[in-house]
Amino acid sequence: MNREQALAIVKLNLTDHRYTHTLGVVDTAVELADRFGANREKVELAAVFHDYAKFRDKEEMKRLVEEKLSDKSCLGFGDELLHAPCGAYFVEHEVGLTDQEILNGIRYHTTGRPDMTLLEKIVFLADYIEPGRKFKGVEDVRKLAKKDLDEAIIQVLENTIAFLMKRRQLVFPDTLATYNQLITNKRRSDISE
Ligand SMILES: Nc1ncnc2c1ncn2[C@@H]1O[C@H](COP(=O)(O)OP(=O)(O)O)[C@@H](O)[C@H]1O
Repeated sequence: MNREQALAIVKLNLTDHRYTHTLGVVDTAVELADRFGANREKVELAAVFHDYAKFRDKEEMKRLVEEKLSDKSCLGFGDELLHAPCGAYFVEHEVGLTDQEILNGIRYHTTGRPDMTLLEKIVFLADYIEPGRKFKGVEDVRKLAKKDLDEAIIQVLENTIAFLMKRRQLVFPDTLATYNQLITNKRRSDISE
């Protein structure tokens, strides 16, 4: 499947605003793929489909997680997390993409996870820094993304966790685990330098 075919499918499932966001994520993700040496075609498809399930019925998605997904950990952390794992499922079963690397890029784009692959990191970061994003701190992350992928992701995680905590919202445990892992790796590499 090429970019145009994928975009045509996605467009039918999104609002204009979300579709514009998606185009921003695709451009940003491809740029990051070239910068950090990831597979351009796979990154591009994961970016195109990352929000495929954004507007699906929440109750339908909860049922899907309960009945079909082996990982049920997103239940109980707010409805906003559902679209990522459910999106991966729908993209596999409705669109027919079976590449697990691409599906994992969709699955983990909101929360991150420890041991993210390069593709997963790129989609996660591109979702945060695409040109349509205006939130406080995004410019600092864009600068970090020019040179160090992990540093940029640590900053996204710090911002997101602080944002959620300020509002007394739940923080998905794997997001904290991702932060802890990247900080630990960074300390190790600082010591060995
Ligand atoms: N790691 C997380 N743990 C818990 N909730 C989260 C996490 N990340 C995001 N959320 C919740 O999901 C909402 C939407 O997140 P996201 O899909 O990244 O945003 P957007 O709709 O801007 O693409 C956030 O506003 C927040 O309420």
